[in-house]
Amino acid sequence: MLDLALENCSINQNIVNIGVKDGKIASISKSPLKADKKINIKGKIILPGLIDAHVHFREPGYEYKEDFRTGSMAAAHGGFTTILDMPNTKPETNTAKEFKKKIKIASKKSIVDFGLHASINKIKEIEKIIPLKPASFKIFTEKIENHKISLIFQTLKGSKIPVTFHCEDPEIIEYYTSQLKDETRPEIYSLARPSIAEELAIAKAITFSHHYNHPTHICHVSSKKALKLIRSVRAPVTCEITPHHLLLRSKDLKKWGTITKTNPPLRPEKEAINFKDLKMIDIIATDHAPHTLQEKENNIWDAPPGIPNLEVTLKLLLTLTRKKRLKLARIQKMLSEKPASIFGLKNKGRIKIGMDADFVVIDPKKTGKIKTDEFYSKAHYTPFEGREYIGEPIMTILRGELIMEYGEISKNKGAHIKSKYTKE
Ligand SMILES: NC(=O)N[C@@H](CC(=O)O)C(=O)O
Ligand SMILES: [Zn+2]
Ligand SMILES: [Zn+2]
Repeated sequence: MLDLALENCSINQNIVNIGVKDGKIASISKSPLKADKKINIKGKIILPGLIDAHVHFREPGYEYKEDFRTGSMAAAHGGFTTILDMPNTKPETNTAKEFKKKIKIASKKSIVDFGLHASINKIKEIEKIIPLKPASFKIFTEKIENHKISLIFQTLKGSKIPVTFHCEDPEIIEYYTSQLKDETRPEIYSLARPSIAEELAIAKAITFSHHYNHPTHICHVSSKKALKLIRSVRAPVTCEITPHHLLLRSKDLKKWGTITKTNPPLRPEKEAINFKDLKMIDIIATDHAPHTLQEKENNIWDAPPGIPNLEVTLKLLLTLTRKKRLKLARIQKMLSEKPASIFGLKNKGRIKIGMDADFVVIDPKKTGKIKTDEFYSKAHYTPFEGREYIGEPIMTILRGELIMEYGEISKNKGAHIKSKYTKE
């Protein structure tokens, strides 16, 4: 007997019933299924559970901003069933000891499945972290010398674990920031970290990827020129865009102030990435980067960069599908299929027999306005506040268990998802 049957699902223009057993997709059939629990999906949209390759749940060390419990509840609320957490915690996730500690914390507190990106301080730690199957090794180009990046790539030879980059050139940022230091208008932040700083750092990342022929992923690409640069070379490079770099512009810094401060910064319309450029981008990732409202309301130079997005991203994208700016199939590809393949999440990202029974059920007609008082995240602010949306995730199902239903979150237990990309 099946544990769960999702009935009347519209998958690739067919109406089918999806059978779930022991957390896996056991059958997809046109005939009725016998199951302990049945959910009728008629009139709704069902997608593979979304995967967010780029979140900051701030634990350990910055739990006052977010933690694995609140961050993962926000993920479930937004239709995400798997997240990949970033290593810029305190202490950083750059040793096998810290990596194991974070697995323990997340295994206790996360209600969605999780993978972890690692960062690197001592090169010799890489060999100890690889067996723990990290989603990637993360490099901030602002903080590391070139020779050290080459040692990281050399050490990763023979492994397919990607290197992910935050690409901004520190010398350019330092110069333009020094020229603008007396400015207080938030919108100058885009000038302090100009697109050329990102392009220059991307050129470096691509060179390493090409030279070592190693899979490399560029985080939060913010400008069209940066994107064209990535696509102009033959190298195993993938990239991501955030909802804010797709939908907001540097003028929103003027309107929303430091709430929209993020690295890399929002770009002016003439430099920014538009919907038609999405075909050049592999995935959408939220870069969910919560801070306290008090921290964010500081001046443009002292407010921390980062925007929380887990609970608004799917609503914003669904609304774009209604406005014919985006196809649902692209959402599925950029938020489920591709993140799973880039980061080696073996049983995730597709509705196919044998895969984890991870789904998001959407009511395409449900309308509303983005309201931060409904957020599970500790960060109750967003530059999308008040924006009207059409289409809302109403159920999130993780390995056959309902973890969100009409905005209510259940206390479920997420599992550590290990990358399949270890030694070849
Ligand atoms: N994106 C941001 O502006 N901030 C991120 C760090 C990062 O992803 O660069 C954060 O951790 O707050
Ligand atoms: Zn970053
Ligand atoms: Zn980030």
